[in-house]
Amino acid sequence: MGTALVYDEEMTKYKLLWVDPACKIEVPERLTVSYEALVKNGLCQRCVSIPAREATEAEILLVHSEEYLEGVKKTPYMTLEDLKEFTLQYGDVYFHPNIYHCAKLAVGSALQLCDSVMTGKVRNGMALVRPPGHHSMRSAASGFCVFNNVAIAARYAKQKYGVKRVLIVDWDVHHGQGVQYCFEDDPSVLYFSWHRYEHQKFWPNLRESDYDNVGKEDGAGFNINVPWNKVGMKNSDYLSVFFHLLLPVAYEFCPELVLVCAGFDSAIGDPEGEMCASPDIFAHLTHLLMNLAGGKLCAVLEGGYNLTSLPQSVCQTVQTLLGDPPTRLSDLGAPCESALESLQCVRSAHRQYWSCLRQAAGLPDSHVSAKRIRSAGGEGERTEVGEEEKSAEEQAWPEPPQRVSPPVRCALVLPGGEAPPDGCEQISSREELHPLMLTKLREHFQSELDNCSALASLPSLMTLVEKMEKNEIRNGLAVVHSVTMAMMCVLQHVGDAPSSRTLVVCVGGGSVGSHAREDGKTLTVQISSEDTEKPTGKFYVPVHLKKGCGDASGFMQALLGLLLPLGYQYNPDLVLLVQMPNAGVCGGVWQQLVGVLQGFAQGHVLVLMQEGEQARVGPTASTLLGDPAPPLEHPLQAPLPEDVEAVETLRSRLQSDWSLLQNTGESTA
Ligand SMILES: CC(O)(O)NCCCCN
Ligand SMILES: [Zn+2]
Repeated sequence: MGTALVYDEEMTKYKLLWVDPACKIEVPERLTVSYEALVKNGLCQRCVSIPAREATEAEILLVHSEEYLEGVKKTPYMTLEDLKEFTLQYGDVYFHPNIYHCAKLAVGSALQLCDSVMTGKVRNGMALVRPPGHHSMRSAASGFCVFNNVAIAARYAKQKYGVKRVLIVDWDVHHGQGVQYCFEDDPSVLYFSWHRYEHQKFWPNLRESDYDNVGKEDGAGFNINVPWNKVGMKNSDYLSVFFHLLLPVAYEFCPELVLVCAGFDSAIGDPEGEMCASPDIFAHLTHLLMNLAGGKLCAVLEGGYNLTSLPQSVCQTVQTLLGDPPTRLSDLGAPCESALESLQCVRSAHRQYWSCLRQAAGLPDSHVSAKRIRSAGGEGERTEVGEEEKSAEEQAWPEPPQRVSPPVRCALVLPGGEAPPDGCEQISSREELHPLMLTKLREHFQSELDNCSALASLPSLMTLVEKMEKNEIRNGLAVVHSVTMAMMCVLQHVGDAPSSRTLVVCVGGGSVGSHAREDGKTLTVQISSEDTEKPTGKFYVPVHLKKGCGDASGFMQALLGLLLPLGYQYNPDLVLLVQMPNAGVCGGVWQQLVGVLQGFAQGHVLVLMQEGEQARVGPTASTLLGDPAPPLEHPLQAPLPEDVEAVETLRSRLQSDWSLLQNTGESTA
């Protein structure tokens, strides 16, 4: 299934007709440069083009009041003076004779996108619209927004398709208060927003945008606000919030549809956000959401005012929706202190609502107020004297790297005679194993080697690895006689390259061999029910789950809160995913793992399975081919206290080496 693109140039045909410094950044070129970039990069042509349409009045009334709609309906006939007068009643927004038409098209575009995804015409998609929507309220325009495109889409999906749970992720740098007000008492819509806040000093300066606004009545827990109290947030700040807050809660919520308020003013260079995240971060944010809701994801444009980073960010998002491998993010450092404090505040505010946050450390009140007093200008934090801070527009950043898809997406090595699933290539080579390799194997596997079939698939496996290294193949799956022998072969081969880094994920117990050396060429994370005696080193992380890999919530907690941060910070060239014999991992979680791991190493994931696991070849291959993993069962049970304890113990032991594991401020570390 494909990716939809909804765009109509009619939505470029309104603009600011008078002087208003707050609104001058919201220009028609935002849409044209974004669309042209999609065309230039050959992405538009790969999408399924879906026409925009005007929303009906009934659809607009799903969120807005009649009196508000009646007022907006009059604007096409207003004189310039009337338009100015009408605009004065709202904040940081402007009207134009054609904006009502464009606002109906913006809502209609979001609904067309919704229809295409919900009817299965496409898997996911993006709507490039203006005016944006997330600030507009039931009876008020605000922040360049006239109708709340995404809020209407959520109500529409529930009404027309009976969707029971909708997740709205708002990565725009402003708080979508309009969305919050719409759903704050509604447990069927989980609204997540991060936003520049600076302790209420940043627009829209609302007390209710802070982290303690968790929703009301039945909706308590279903509104998540992450305030950024400083500018300059970077990729690791954004990813930390995904790993330690949004993703665990999103998996527990188990949405049937994901809507994204895709504002790109949270990217570097934007005059509104003044953040420092690179445009390709959106490739990863999109990827990390794509295995939720069976892949049903609708991204609707909100803000984004730098005409260079906006189109780059739009292309990064659409390219991931199309299934292209994300870029590799380098130098991911520790999240900054301010981000950690916000993250900890939000997690503790929500710990009573979400079992995945049960271990969230509470924040001693004294800590917050003391810190707040200090940053509010007590002794203050000395700012660097010297070079003037660069303005957002003066920021420079590298063009996102090309994201090439290898000619073959997935190749398999299967025991003799088996046919590969549709879409996969099969590799079988008759070459002999390299003598040095044989010697090495003899040292470790004397007994198995007597059985000649033990070596059968290894030459083909080495061919597969070589083709991945040459980027002829993106990912692969090998069914072998002995996974530990195969693992040693692969690591021996790739280990010869000088600066290779392989992330080894072992699912299930058993010895992972001596390769788990501390030279940094491999980082091994083993998830099993065994309380292994092997000591935890920086490059060997045994995760012990009491109920083993069959426990979905324990496994997901380890995947999202430990494996993802470790993997992103390690930034491997290859991911080796090994299903150990008798791992007992449940199918749904296994496919989530296979799906999520493709965000690393430009998608170079090699899966090893032992003969006898043939049943899992099909589902694994489909996920390697880019099909979204099926949703986990809802509700996800609470993780066992012992497993929570085990993960937290690992975190506290490893976070000095792997700072992306941090999720609390330094005062309580
Ligand atoms: C859509 C949006 O969130 O980017 N609008 C921002 C309005 C800023 C007004 N000062
Ligand atoms: Zn914004």
